[in-house]
Amino acid sequence: MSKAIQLINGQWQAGLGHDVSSLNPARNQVIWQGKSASKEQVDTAVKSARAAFESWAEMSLEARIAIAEKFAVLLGENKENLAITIAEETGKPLWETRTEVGAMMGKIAISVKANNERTGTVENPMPGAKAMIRHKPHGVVAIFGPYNFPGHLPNGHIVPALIAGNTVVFKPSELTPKVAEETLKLWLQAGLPNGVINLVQGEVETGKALASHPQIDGLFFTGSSNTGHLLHEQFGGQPGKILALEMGGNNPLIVKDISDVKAVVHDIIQSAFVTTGQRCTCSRRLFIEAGEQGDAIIAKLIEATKAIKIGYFDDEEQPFIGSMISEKAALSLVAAQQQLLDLGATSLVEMKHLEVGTGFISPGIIDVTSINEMPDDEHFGPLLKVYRYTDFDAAINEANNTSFGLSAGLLSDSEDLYNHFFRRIRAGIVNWNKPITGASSAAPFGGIGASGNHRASAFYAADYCAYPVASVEAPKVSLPATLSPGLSI
Ligand SMILES: NC(=O)C1=CN([C@@H]2O[C@H](COP(=O)(O)OP(=O)(O)OC[C@H]3O[C@@H](n4cnc5c(N)ncnc54)[C@H](O)[C@@H]3O)[C@@H](O)[C@H]2O)C=CC1
Ligand SMILES: O=C(O)CCC(=O)N[C@@H](CCC(=O)O)C(=O)O
Repeated sequence: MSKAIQLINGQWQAGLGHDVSSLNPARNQVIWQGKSASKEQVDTAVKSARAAFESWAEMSLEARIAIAEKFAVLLGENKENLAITIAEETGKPLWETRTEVGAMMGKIAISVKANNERTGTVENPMPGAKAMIRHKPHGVVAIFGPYNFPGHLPNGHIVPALIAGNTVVFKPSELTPKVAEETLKLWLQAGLPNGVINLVQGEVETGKALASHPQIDGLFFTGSSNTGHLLHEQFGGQPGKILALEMGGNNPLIVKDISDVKAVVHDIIQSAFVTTGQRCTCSRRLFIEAGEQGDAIIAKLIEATKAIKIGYFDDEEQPFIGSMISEKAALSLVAAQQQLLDLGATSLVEMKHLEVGTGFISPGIIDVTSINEMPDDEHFGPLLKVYRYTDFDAAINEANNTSFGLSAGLLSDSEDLYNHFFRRIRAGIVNWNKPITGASSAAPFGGIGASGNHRASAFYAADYCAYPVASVEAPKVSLPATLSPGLSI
């Protein structure tokens, strides 16, 4: 009997599709397996969410929040277990996955605040009536998550969606199913009624069955730009459905006129290599001025990059980074490095796949200044492309020369330069003298261009979880003091 890995209408059941499994990518060990959800099971999950919708939406906001708050308490009680599961399944070190569970816990209070501030109830008096603004949930929403933050990022859609009164069918990344299973067990323990959240596990075909289901009212997606574009095409001609896309980036970081080389190198490393480069906000392109100061920054960056500690998630002396999500991902990064070398780039620190059968890879830095036709690809791993520039405006133009627009940053002691940079750069997250990773849940989070579809998440997730309803309301029907011309009643 296959393991019960699908959650449909509050019941754990075995999948009726094909075999699926999850690997610990650092030790190449299977840590979870079962069978994917069949198309029929996806259909039943959507119908269960539909059946649960009315009573969930009609429950008071306070009652829904109480369940979310109980979930936050349970996350706290199970913090270490969940942090270990995330670390095992992704390869990320424990120091980081503990932070991820912390962010999941913090999401509840922030989502309650956002729900109130952005989609709350407003009453405006008017003669003989009142003008009301309220918000209603969409209905059944499909939620798709990526593997890099398998707890925090789906949670960033799930928590606001549930608080707003939607019911959910969640399709996690096929690379991180175990984290999803453990998280949903906590939601059930928190008292979520049957059918309010459903989990369908599987690969692309499970995703397609869910995304194309006629009875979903919306889809909230965090993942790659390619998949996001496919979903956008698929949703074409359905203006009645809400689609929120959080996608990748090809994020620039420019350095100019700084006094503290070590601090600059710290912020570059934190921007480019944290999570083994697997954050959508990671800096992929680094602009360093030609000349002595730039040379000194590059020299220190090379030295510090070579010294980065890489290791297992549970090493007693914690590494800065762990394995990538899979050997396949690591090999694709090495291939991308080779492609750039073939185009004429120069390696400054060679990125190397460290151990056959695992996702271990060392960070790489590559000077691409001499490449004329640069591919505008997101390299989702620890590969940093360096551009040496002579003119600041030309560097900003090149930074904007991408279809993406997620995050961007300037490291500079000059506020005037920052003001200039801020005006000209095109991105949804723009930082000054801080790493461009590590975005706050208390701010909007989203990008422009190929990075998103103008439905920012994090604090603004409330906006796509509910639709506004404007009402003019009076306690009884009354004749106006003055009738419109031409009327006699
Ligand atoms: N902007 C943001 O907030 C963030 C964006 N990302 C991006 O996510 C990517 C890494 O995550 P991945 O898991 O590789 O993304 P992915 O796009 O491969 O997968 C995301 C989800 O979509 C599903 N899926 C894939 N193809 C599908 C299809 N044709 N139809 C329906 N569902 C499908 C997957 O099974 C998974 O659940 C990177 O590009 C990264 O930049 C990651 C984190 C945050
Ligand atoms: O969604 C939120 O609450 C804030 C966004 C966030 O946590 N971003 C993180 C990770 C996103 C990623 O890069 O995958 C970050 O900016 O580092």
